[in-house]
Amino acid sequence: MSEETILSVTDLSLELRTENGYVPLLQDLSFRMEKGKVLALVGESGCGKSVCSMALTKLLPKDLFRFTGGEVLFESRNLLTLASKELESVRGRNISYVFQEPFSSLDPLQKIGDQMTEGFLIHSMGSRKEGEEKAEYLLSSVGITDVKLRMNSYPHQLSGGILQRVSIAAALMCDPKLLIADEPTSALDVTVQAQLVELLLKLKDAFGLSVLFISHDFGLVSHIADQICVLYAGRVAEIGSTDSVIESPSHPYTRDLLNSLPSRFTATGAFRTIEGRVPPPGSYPRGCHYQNRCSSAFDRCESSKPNLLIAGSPEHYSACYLLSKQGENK
Ligand SMILES: Nc1ncnc2c1ncn2[C@@H]1O[C@H](COP(=O)(O)OP(=O)(O)OP(=O)(O)O)[C@@H](O)[C@H]1O
Repeated sequence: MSEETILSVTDLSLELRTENGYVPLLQDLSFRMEKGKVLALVGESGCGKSVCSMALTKLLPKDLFRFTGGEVLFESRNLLTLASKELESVRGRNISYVFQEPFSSLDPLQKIGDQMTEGFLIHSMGSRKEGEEKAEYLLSSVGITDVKLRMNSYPHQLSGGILQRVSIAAALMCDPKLLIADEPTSALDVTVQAQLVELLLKLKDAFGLSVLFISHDFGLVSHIADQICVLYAGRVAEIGSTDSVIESPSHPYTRDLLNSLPSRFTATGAFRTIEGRVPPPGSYPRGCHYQNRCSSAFDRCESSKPNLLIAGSPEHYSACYLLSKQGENK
């Protein structure tokens, strides 16, 4: 693991318990995150983005999910095999989360100030007074005014946009190195979304954070991510630098996602949606998971799953047999 790498995920595989037994959900996911950079996990709803993000620190319910392989190296320790005490000290302290719904991560019965200092005290980061001072500092860093008043407020007294700022401030209380933001702006209106994205970028630089940003919105991530990892039905379809993936998408799924962006409406104004739906776990096809929706699929796509192959520029990979077919035709 190089010094510049903060998180390295290799062949992460996970199954979901269903009425018919365990079925694959994540299959052989591999990606690497650089310190101080933003990696975006992109894909339609149901592709496995949230499950992947929660799997990284084993936040998933044990009675529903089981790991079947792979490793998650964070600062050279495999989080999947850490003792639960050690893992708890990583979670919330070194790696923290911001979720889509601020209401779901904040306790409705506890004042904001108390919630913010709780994790700080649990992780023995300092005294209560120091925790309160830090909470006030972070609340003002995320652009909240009347900080003392907000510290004494309950979540229901604040708007969605303010609450998401509070969640971000709370996530920074223990000086995390990695922030996992799961669709942090999608429950908010467009103006507030833009402000929060700007804020996240500022905080990333100010606090030296690495950010795993989860989104189904290619347009949004193209502004903020250094790297993009496109997931499709539990597998990595394509991964590479943002410029490379957006300017030279190699996987048909990435191309279809990009073509369905409103900014790429056709001249007639038609909206090019992708036909069909993401297959749920238990219904993944035997070969490439995208074959049923892919206009370029051929025989081989039905029989086996393509692995990631180099797609042009360095560090740009795509899991599509078209790449090897093109190679053969050269
Ligand atoms: N607790 C659960 N019980 C049953 N199925 C689940 C559970 N959590 C996730 N799944 C299934 O796993 C698949 C991946 O879900 P996940 O939430 O990770 O997708 P996602 O890409 O994050 O989608 P979204 O953008 O809608 O959040 C989906 O088919 C989902 O229905």
